[in-house]
Amino acid sequence: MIERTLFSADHEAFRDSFRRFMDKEIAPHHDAWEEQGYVDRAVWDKAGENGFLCMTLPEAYGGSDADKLYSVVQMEELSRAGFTGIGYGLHSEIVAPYILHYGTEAQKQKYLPKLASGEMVGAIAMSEPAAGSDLQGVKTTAMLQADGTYLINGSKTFITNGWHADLVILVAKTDPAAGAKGTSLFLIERGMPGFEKGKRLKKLGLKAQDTSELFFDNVKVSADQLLGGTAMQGKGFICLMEQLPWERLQIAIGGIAAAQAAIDWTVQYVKDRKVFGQAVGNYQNTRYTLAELQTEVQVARVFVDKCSELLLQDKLDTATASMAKYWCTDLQCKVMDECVQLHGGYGYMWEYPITRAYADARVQRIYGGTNEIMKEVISRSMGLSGR
Ligand SMILES: Cc1cc2nc3c(=O)[nH]c(=O)nc-3n(C[C@H](O)[C@H](O)[C@H](O)COP(=O)(O)OP(=O)(O)OC[C@H]3O[C@@H](n4cnc5c(N)ncnc54)[C@H](O)[C@@H]3O)c2cc1C
Repeated sequence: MIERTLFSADHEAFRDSFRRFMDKEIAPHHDAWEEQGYVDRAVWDKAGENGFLCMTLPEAYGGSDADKLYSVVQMEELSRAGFTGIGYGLHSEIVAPYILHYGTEAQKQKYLPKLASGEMVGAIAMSEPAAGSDLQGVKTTAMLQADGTYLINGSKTFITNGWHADLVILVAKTDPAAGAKGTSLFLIERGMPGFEKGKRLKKLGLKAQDTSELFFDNVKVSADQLLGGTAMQGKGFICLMEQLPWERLQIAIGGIAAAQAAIDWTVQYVKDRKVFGQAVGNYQNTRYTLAELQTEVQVARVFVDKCSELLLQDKLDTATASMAKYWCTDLQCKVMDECVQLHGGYGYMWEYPITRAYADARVQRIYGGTNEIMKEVISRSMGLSGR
C-alpha cells in the first residue's frame, strides 16, 4: 500500500483521540440510535465539550483554528466505523463555513460559538419535494415586506440533522422571477413562529440520522436573518456554488474510508469462514475480487488525498471535486456489493457491519448532487453542453 503523506503526527494523534471519543460516546449507543431513528442530543453536547465540533473555525468564534485535515480525519473515522447517524461533518464543515464566509460580524458572533459548543445543531435546507437537482426551481419564497421584514413560505425535505436542528440555513427565493439571481440564504432558528419540523423520514440506510421535512408557514424574520445582510440578497446561488468543491470532496472522503473498512472486514471474514473444508479466502474468485477492490480503493485514495491537498491550497475546482464525488461513491457501492456477496447470507443480516455499510452507501450517489449531475458538471468543464 502507498504510504499516505497527507497527515502530520499531530493529525494522527488527533485521530487516536477521536477514536477514543467514538469508542466511549458513540459505539455503545449507535445500534440503539438506529432503532430510534436519531442520535441522542447529548452526543452533540459531548462533541462540543471535547472540541470536536467546528474545529476549523477561528478561535475567536469558538473553533480551534485547525486546518481542514483535522476534519478529514474525523470524517474518515466516522465513516470507517459506520457511525452514519452522526451529522458532525455537515454541521461543522458545511453549515458553519457558510456563516463564517458570508455572515455579517453580528451573525458570526451570534451563531458560530453556539455551533462550536454544540448548543446549536446546524442544518442546510436546499431540497424541496419538487426541487433537488434543479435548485433553481426552488419554490420557497422570502418576500420583502413594507416594514423591512421577510415573510417566508414553503417546505423542504430530506434535510440532514433536520429534526435536531436549532439553526437552519434556508435557501429561498427573494425574487422568484429572477431565477438563480433571485435566490438568498436565511438563518432560521428553532422556535420561530411558523417554522415547524415534519416527520423524521424512514430510510433505506443512515438509520440513526434524523433526516426530516421542514415547513415554513408565514415565518416573519427581520433582515438580520438574511445571511450576510441585505447586501447579500439575491447572491445565495453564488454562495452555494462556491462551497460545492469542499462539500463534494467530503462525500468522496467518507466513501473511500467506508470502502476500505468494508474490504478489511471482508478479508477477515473470508479467512475465518470455512466452506467445503477450506476458507472462503482460499478460492481464487475471492482473492481476485478482493485484490481488484483493494487496487481500485488504493487508486481512489491517492486521488482523494490529492484533492485534499488542492483544497488546502485553495485550488480544488468544482469539476475535479465532482470527479472525486462521482467516482468514489460509485466505487464505494461496488465494493459494498461485492463484499456482501463474499459474506454470503450473513452479508444480508443487519447485525453484520457490512450489511449496514451496504445500505448506508447507496445514498452517497444521490445526495450532494447526484452522480449524473456530477457528470454534467465534468462534461461542461470539457466544453461539452447538452444545449
Ligand atoms: C439521506 C439524504 C440526505 C439529504 N440531505 C440533504 C440536506 O441536508 N439538505 C438538502 O438540501 N438536501 C438533502 N438531500 C437531498 C439531495 O441532495 C437530493 O435528493 C438530490 O440532490 C437529488 O434531488 P432529487 O431527490 O430531487 O432527485 P431529482 O432531481 O428528481 O433526480 C431524479 C433523477 O434524475 C436525474 N437527473 C436530474 N437532473 C438531471 C440532468 N440534468 N441530467 C441527467 N440526469 C438528471 C438524477 O440524477 C436522478 O437520477 C438529502 C437526500 C437524502 C436522500
